[in-house]
Amino acid sequence: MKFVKMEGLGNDYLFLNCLEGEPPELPRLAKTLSDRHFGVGADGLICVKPGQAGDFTMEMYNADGSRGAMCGNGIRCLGKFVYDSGLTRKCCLTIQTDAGPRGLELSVRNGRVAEVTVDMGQAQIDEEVYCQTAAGAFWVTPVEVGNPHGVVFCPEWTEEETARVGPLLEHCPRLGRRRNIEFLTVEDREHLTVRVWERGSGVTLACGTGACASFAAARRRDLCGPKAQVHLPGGSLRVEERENRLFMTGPAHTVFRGETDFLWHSETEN
Ligand SMILES: N[C@H](CCC[C@H](N)C(=O)O)C(=O)O
Repeated sequence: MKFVKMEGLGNDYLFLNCLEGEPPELPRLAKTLSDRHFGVGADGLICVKPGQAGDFTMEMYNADGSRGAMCGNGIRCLGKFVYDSGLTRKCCLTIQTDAGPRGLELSVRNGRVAEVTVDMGQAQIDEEVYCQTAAGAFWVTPVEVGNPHGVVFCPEWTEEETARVGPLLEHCPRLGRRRNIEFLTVEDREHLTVRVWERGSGVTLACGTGACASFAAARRRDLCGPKAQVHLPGGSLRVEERENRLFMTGPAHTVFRGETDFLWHSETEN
């Protein structure tokens, strides 16, 4: 089975061309191949399928095999995947996701996609929730950008704290459902710094939907302007609000093309 390893700001995914069929047990395949020791290693798996209501369909799985409704870094990589592999020559695409259609604008340089702008739609922001955890109490702003997020405003935040507090807030019953958790430091009106604990993948170097959720939460408090750079450990994204819709722009890279003759181990082996 052929795959393409791609990444957006170090948030890395395995891409399968499923335009003419798909392997069985995708959740289990995602979990197995995402493992960084026993598999290829990735934050998850993305299947490119034919578009019913759009040019293509994105079916995304986190590293634990759970389904993700939308993936900001992943959809930018999908735009690059389909253009660079000649599956389309269009630079404006509509991609069907579990969260609905998303518009992509591809920036092409030397015949390859260098950068992608995604119409992320409108963010839904709810009232802050007070979450008490074993690591302390936090005010969390629930934000929906096609998938669920919880944004925590903090003066500064470390990777260690992300790994310690993120899973506790992910499962905080007061947040209603498992959420991706962002720890947001507002540097100024044009610069946000974000660390992410991703539902289903853990600490990642970047999260496109999380960057947009953080931007939306900062906008709601008028802590940033209509355009901002969101700085994540893996790099920066540009997020802009136009007519109440969010637009995210950032890079996408192809790391390598591979093939796996992965056969299911018998249940007795693991
Ligand atoms: N873990 C997320 C999906 C991936 C989101 C992230 N990688 C992005 O770039 O938006 C979820 O289960 O909702």
